[in-house]
Amino acid sequence: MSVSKPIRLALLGCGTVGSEVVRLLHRQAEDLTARIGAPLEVAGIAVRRLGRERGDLPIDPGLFTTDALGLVKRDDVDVVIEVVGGIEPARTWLVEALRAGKSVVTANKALLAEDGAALHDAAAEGGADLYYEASVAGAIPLLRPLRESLHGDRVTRVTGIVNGTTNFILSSMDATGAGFSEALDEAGELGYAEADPTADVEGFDAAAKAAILASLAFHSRVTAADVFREGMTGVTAGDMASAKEMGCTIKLLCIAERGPDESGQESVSVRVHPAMIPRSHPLAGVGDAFNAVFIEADAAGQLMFYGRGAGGMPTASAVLGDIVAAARNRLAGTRAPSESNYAQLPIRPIGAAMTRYHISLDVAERPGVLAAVAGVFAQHEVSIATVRQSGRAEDAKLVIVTHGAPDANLAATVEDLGRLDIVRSIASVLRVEGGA
Ligand SMILES: NC(=O)c1ccc[n+]([C@@H]2O[C@H](COP(=O)([O-])OP(=O)(O)OC[C@H]3O[C@@H](n4cnc5c(N)ncnc54)[C@H](O)[C@@H]3O)[C@@H](O)[C@H]2O)c1
Ligand SMILES: N[C@@H](CCO)C(=O)O
Ligand code: NA
Repeated sequence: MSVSKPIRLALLGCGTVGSEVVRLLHRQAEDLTARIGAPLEVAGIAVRRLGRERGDLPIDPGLFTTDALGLVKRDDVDVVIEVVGGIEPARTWLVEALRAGKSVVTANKALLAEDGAALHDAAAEGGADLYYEASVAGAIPLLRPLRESLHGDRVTRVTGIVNGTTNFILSSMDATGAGFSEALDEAGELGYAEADPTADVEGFDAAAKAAILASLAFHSRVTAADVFREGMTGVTAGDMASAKEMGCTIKLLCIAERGPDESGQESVSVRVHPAMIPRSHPLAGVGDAFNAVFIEADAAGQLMFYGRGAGGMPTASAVLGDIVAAARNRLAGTRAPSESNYAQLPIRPIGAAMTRYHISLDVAERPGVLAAVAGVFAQHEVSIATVRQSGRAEDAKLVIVTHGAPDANLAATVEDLGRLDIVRSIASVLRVEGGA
């Protein structure tokens, strides 16, 4: 076997993911050399603070530096791996690297969703590789299939669970009735949560991933700002109990679809929100911090991707795969496929998305209540699928599940229901997916 000179790596960040990248590089060194045809060599590791105890890492401590930009600019660096996160200074480092023709591997979904254009443009300018498999659904090979394998097909819908932390919390709430904050603390300890877990529970992380998936699936630039986002902090134990009564559970879903809008114009709708799904739905069985993504395409039909979407080691697996790809390309003098954004489809607002609602109302129990409530649905052209009444007098409750309707009509229905004097309170409103 002939082995070329080493491919030199700059690692930016040595936290949950970064430290596992170091361990994997060490553990797999021989196999990686054989697979690539050249050894991988760490040129430096940028950290926020020197002197932190990192004795357990199999790496020369002299490689640590606090000067990330200086490391990126070094002539002896071929591949820059960014596992710090956030918009700045990560964007400055990566644009600098790409413009200089260095390959970039990043797990930074926040940056890709906020300003992926800056990175893709810099990659095109520098003729450099930009890989980001770890940014969506951790270890699951998902972006490469979208970026390469499915390029001969027409993808119409991507649906999935793409945030491990919130899936861990919702699965715990469903299985054991665990409290929200208790489950969130555990997700943090297991290395699933973002540095600021608000990004997870408020749906920002899933929305960033939805934007990346939609961009790749529909050959259009979709940013985080284009994604309708609703987090899961409002999901209560009562909602979960209500879902269980109906043979359902609640998941935080990401849904990206393409299709004609009201005027027939092909457009894209991307949303992230909690939804009730039947227990028979394949996504209902996705527990713990696992992720799962369905892709529907004209010729391929339905594809499902499942695996560990969060955690240091699974994420490092995706980072390593990208490093190998970038290193091979450098040796072969070639590049990965660049961004494909020719379609430039307009974004359809949430109001135009067809959704279904599960609405739970506390009502006064007297004659005419059902007729008054049904009247509001009819007024907004929303068809009711099922109605259940429980309790009596002060405890009377109506649970209504609708058929599909434009989300704007459903939202207006809820608003008008709140104005009825026989409705004492709207106990919960959840979207429903998958035929519940
Ligand atoms: N943890 C996961 O499961 C997971 C999965 C997929 C993607 N990601 C993404 O990977 C990236 C890293 O996530 P993480 O979980 O390892 O986070 P982390 O907070 O554990 O690690 C980030 C590290 O970057 C360091 N850092 C901050 N500013 C720096 C600077 N200026 N220079 C050098 N180092 C600096 C921090 O000290 C920290 O050690 C993020 O973009 C995250 O969204 C994480
Ligand atoms: N915080 C993210 C990490 C993986 O991207 C999650 O929980 O899914
Ligand atoms: Na992935």
